[in-house]
Amino acid sequence: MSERFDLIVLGAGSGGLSAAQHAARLGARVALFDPDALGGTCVNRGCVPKKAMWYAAQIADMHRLGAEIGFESVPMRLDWARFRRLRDQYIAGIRQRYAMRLDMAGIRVVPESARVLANDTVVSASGWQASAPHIVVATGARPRRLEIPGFELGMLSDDIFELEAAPQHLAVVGGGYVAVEFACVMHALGCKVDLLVRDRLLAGFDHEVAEDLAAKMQERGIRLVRNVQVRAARGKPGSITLEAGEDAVYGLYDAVLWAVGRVPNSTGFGLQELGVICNQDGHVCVDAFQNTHVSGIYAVGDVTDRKALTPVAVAAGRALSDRLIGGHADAKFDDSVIPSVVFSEPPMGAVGLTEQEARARYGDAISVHRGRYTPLLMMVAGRTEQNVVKLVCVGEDARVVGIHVLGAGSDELLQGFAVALQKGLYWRDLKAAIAIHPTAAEELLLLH
Ligand SMILES: Cc1cc2nc3c(=O)[nH]c(=O)nc-3n(C[C@H](O)[C@H](O)[C@H](O)COP(=O)(O)OP(=O)(O)OC[C@H]3O[C@@H](n4cnc5c(N)ncnc54)[C@H](O)[C@@H]3O)c2cc1C
Ligand SMILES: NC(=O)c1ccc[n+]([C@@H]2O[C@H](COP(=O)([O-])OP(=O)(O)OC[C@H]3O[C@@H](n4cnc5c(N)ncnc54)[C@H](O)[C@@H]3O)[C@@H](O)[C@H]2O)c1
Repeated sequence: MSERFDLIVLGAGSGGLSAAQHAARLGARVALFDPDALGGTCVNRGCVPKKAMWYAAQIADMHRLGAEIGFESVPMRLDWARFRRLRDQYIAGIRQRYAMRLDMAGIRVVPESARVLANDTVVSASGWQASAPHIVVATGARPRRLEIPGFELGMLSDDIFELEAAPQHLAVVGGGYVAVEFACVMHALGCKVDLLVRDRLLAGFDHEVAEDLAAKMQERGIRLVRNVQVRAARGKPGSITLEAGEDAVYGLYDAVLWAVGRVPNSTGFGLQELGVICNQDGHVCVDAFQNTHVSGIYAVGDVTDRKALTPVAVAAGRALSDRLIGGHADAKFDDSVIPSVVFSEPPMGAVGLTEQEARARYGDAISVHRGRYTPLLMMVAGRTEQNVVKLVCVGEDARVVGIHVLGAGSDELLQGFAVALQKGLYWRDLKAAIAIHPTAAEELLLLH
């Protein structure tokens, strides 16, 4: 016998929580399965602890700048254990609030993994069965492991949050979001960092702006090594070398972070047996409405091939519940404009098309407007470091199709511009707007 619900959700991360809570708000009886901590990757092993570390890194950097503009200070050392305790307390609080809200919403939380038996039935690890007309798969992704000797000597992004102290010399392998963010954060917190990149750094971003970020990271002291295919790690924990190519050896490192992408959690719990189709990377294939190939089974978040970002998972979960429970037959979320920020040092943000994408799509009809400026505080400190703003426009009337920003403040300033771009923004609108002075954001209004 199985207990009946209106909606069953596998995974209590960003996407699963969003689908479950919205469905409950709309009156559905919901069962939510997850063997791990509420909040999934973002809260426990992703955005939240990472952002806390990024703030610590910002403070360390500001402290160095403070000394340059006249603050009398002694070198400031982070009490890593205290910081970690405060960060983890904050995260425990988020989990507690989630538990309370789920309870108040009447959602049945089952702290076990689930296996899908049929398109309306799941069973928990301990054998409890639940059924519903709709099953939402929101099982996320995990860090990719490489089949190379000595891989186990290094850490994955999940492990970096468990560090008891900053390593002295860290190698980061990879060139995506996770690699760049941790290379910058750990460097600002006092580690010597080598970043070993196989392909292009931040390949999905505007090439010119990503190269500017690469230059800034190197100016700050991160050693960036390109075209490296690591084929083995040797040594023992705390004393590791990396072998690459024919005969190159890098190290000695006391820690290595593998940041070589993520793998969707789509196998081992019954999906393939029912006919759910995945692409060659293992992502569950869904249409614009999050339908899989099997009726009654849907997928949202990192387990699909949509952009692996928390707000995307949240928007997909909410739209799906609007459709399945709220009765809005055509509810889907608009993924045409997705802003994102790399929490590097300095941060880099983008919304819309890169110059390369716009050129491929619109050819010579595009125009590019870029500006470089030294922020006021840097000028006062006598630094020459420049921030970058870049607009990619299309057509005679210069409709803005891409905005790219690099420099302090980029993380916060982009959101409003992203809304404007989504609604339809022209370069003339920016030129006609009254700036807020002196800010980093005004630089986007002052481009010639
Ligand atoms: C280091 C790092 C930093 C990041 N920083 C950012 C950021 O700054 N901004 C941003 O937007 N995004 C960021 N992301 C990406 C973001 O965390 C993910 O896009 C988001 O968490 C995806 O949510 P999800 O619900 O799809 O999956 P997850 O949050 O991964 O949740 C999936 C859940 O499913 C559970 N599960 C798995 N299998 C089963 C099963 N069979 N039965 C039941 N439950 C199961 C898992 O235990 C897990 O809790 C970051 C990611 C990482 C790794
Ligand atoms: N600030 C944010 O919003 C944020 C932060 C972290 C992660 N994320 C999300 O999580 C996703 C995953 O991030 P990620 O950095 O793990 O993946 P990614 O896909 O961004 O980057 C993976 C990197 O690993 C490299 N790589 C892959 N296989 C390799 C190999 N065998 N050897 C050497 N290098 C290899 C790739 O060339 C790439 O540079 C991101 O795409 C992003 O959507 C977002």
